[in-house]
Amino acid sequence: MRKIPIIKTIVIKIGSNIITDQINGINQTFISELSGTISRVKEFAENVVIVSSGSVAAGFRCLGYKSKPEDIIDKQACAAVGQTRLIRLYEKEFSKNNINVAQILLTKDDLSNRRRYLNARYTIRKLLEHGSIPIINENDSVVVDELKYIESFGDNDNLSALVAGLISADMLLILSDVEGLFDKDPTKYADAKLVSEVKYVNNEMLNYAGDSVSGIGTGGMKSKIKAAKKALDSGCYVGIINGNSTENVLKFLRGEETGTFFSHIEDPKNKKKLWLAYATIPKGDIVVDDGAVRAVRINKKSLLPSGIVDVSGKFGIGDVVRIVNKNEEEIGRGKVRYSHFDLKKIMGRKTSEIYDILGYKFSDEVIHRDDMVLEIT
Ligand SMILES: Nc1ncnc2c1ncn2[C@@H]1O[C@H](COP(=O)(O)OP(=O)(O)O)[C@@H](O)[C@H]1O
Ligand SMILES: N[C@@H](CCC(=O)OP(=O)(O)O)C(=O)O
Repeated sequence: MRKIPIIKTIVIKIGSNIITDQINGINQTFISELSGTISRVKEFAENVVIVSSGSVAAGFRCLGYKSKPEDIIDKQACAAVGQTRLIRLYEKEFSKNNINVAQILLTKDDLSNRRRYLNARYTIRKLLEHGSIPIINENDSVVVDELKYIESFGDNDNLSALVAGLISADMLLILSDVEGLFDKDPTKYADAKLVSEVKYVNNEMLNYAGDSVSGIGTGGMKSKIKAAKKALDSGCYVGIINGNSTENVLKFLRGEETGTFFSHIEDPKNKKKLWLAYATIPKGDIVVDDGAVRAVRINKKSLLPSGIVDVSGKFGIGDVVRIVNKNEEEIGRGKVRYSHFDLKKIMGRKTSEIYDILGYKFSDEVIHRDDMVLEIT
């Protein structure tokens, strides 16, 4: 038996593979069983939030596609059709157990704006106070993917980790179509073994975790591990279990051996820094020299204009930008105190020169230490 901590708030992520079937698009039996299980999860956790995938997988057949389409615009049309069907079934099946459901559709842009991020938190909390279960998905139909700064969550594993951080959940339980994390991709290696417990997420794990192969799911195991790391950083435990039997949720929460348990949480980072690291969409890049990399990384200093060698993108005061080294590797990000326009004039110069060049000086720092986060995964 495992020792599962006491939980107040749990986020349960449902993957496309388990919520859809080959015939009807949506697996109604699964949602019905999930409804029964969720009513019993309330014995373990006061608050339950669901992050549900499946809008694209549930919608593509309705629009006449033979398989999940590749192009973003096709997927968006499928999501618009699939999401309504999905939520209709959630409502129907959950009402049988007297559970109110509430739909929340989010974009990365919503969470990238600090005020909207906080507003999303308040709305979810209010719903929980009323005993409702928020069912969250990405607002797929309106998301724009840009070439450089990706504006979508990428996959719902990532979204579920952000939601866990947003509402300070204690447990993120990811329901997929595999038993948990294997030491090799189980679709390729027959001798792959289930990993029962993970203490520390490391890069080696990303090597043995593969992508999704089903043609239905999106992130695969790689994105689940990255999501686990983000949730653990937010002080939230993580489990990955096979959700084909929803009974596994209860087994996991009772401490029975099922799936993979990520058992070691980090001291939660400052909440604002977590938001900076994981939820924001940077508006541009500040390229810095090796001395500035050392100053911010090792000496824990703020970023000053003298170490900046280039600036790209268009941003204003208070926008979030990436700090990159000369090889364009991101070393951190933060809220900038000068616009791209003014920064181009003062880059490479001493702080004592700022006033003479710009005719004003907001501060010596381009990004203050308090508004900066490093080691982004
Ligand atoms: N090391 C691994 N352990 C477990 N599953 C893996 C691993 N590497 C790749 N996978 C694949 O990841 C899939 C689950 O991810 P995905 O298809 O995105 O499902 P979901 O819809 O549940 O998010 C599994 O079905 C499996 O094929
Ligand atoms: N927002 C998308 C989710 C895509 C996604 O991440 O799927 P999955 O890997 O099955 O969790 C949808 O509802 O289809």
